[in-house]
Amino acid sequence: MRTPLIAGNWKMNGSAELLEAFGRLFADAQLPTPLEIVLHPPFPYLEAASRSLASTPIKLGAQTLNPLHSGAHTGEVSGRMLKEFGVSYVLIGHSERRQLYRERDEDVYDRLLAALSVGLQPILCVGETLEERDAGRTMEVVLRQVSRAMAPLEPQQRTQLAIAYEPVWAIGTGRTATPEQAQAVMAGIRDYQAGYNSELAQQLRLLYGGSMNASNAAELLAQPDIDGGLVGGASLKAEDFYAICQSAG
Ligand SMILES: O=C[C@H](O)COP(=O)(O)O
Repeated sequence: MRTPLIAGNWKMNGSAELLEAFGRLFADAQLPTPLEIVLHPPFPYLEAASRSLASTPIKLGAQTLNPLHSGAHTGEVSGRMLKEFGVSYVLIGHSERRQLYRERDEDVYDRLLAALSVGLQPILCVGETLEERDAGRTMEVVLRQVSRAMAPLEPQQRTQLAIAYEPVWAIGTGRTATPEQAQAVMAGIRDYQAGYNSELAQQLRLLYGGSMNASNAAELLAQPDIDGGLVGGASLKAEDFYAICQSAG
């Protein structure tokens, strides 16, 4: 039995006021069990989030990290610092990091190792562009991203992470993958993992991301290989995110 995981990624959005709204709404939440919920606000909000969300079941997540522990890297934040501020999860290899900030597969792997080395739980993000899907290359691209990031990991390390499948064409576009499209890719990722170790493959949590909202979450989450969601736009309204969490029961 895999515990569902719903993660909200605020990207470069949000406010202290929104954090307080989450704190109020989720403090009295009647949520399905088992369920893990994580919120990934921008770095400056993490400390305020740890206060605002203290009475809620929501855990703290970061959106990226630098692979080094410390040093002369102006503007960067290390995993060790995140851990010190009570962060549990970190997104690695989000398509916006890959596309806008030129993170390559090897950078993704370095970040994955850095997160694991300080006890952060990584959510590895993978997904194909529309061009790649139209060319019939979806599984090739997704499995390349998964294998380059994970192949060098020890079996024990593989149990520490979740994978978010986010078709790039569905992110922020309002165009969601159909449950069948998402399920097909998730099943492919799980089969690929089973090639290493079938028991670990069954434990691996796979999240869907890409225009998930309160209306489509239940159908996506009902798919056998979809264990949760990575939610962008719909995590910017506490009520919408709450409704998605309710769908994970
Ligand atoms: O990290 C979240 C994903 O990029 C999905 O974003 P979205 O729900 O706004 O499409």
